[in-house]
Amino acid sequence: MLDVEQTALAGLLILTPRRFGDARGFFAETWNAARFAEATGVDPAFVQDNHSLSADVNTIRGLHFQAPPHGQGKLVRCGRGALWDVAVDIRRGSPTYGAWVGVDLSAENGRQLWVPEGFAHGFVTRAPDTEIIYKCTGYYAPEAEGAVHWESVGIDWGLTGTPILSDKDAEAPALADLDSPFEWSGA
Ligand SMILES: Cc1cn([C@H]2C[C@H](O)[C@@H](COP(=O)(O)OP(=O)(O)O[C@H]3O[C@H](C)C(=O)[C@H](O)[C@H]3O)O2)c(=O)[nH]c1=O
Repeated sequence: MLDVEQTALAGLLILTPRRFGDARGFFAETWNAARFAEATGVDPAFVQDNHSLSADVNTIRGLHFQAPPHGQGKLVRCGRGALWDVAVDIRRGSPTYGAWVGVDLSAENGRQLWVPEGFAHGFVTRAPDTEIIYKCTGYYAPEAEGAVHWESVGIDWGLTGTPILSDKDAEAPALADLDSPFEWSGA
């Protein structure tokens, strides 16, 4: 019912809920706390759902995080269109600090990315009118927001044109200048 795929970064997981197809289309449980905990060993307490629409291809949102105690674990999926979702390990002391993983999420593939606290998160759209939907374990806390510049991590975003960014993201600090508020737990 819920396929789980490990990634190169400890704790970062790719999930694929089962889809029940029939002549009408499909049905899928996109969140089930008991199944998630059983399949991953993680039991996140989500408090906020987010939903954004990006009209154009090559729109980049990120790389963002919220500092503790307002850190957010995120369960991310694509409700319409397609995107390439990226998470960067910013846990000080982590053996994979600064490393990143990118995953294709689309309305068609139904895949999800579990991004624990301690990662900067962002995405680039691969289709027009792409909608991202994600559950968060922490409330929005603008005073705790942090960002890493999208070009400072060595990520190949696969852009097919000029990226579309917010001013905030265009002016984000480089990873090399980040004093990360996250500490690796050793797990
Ligand atoms: C994140 C957030 C934003 N807002 C308001 C604040 C702004 O007036 C407006 C747009 O916010 P922002 O430009 O930060 O939206 P994104 O660039 O999509 O930010 C998100 O992008 C990446 C992909 C993330 O993982 C984060 O969840 C989040 O940082 O929504 C809220 O009211 N609540 C919220 O939780």
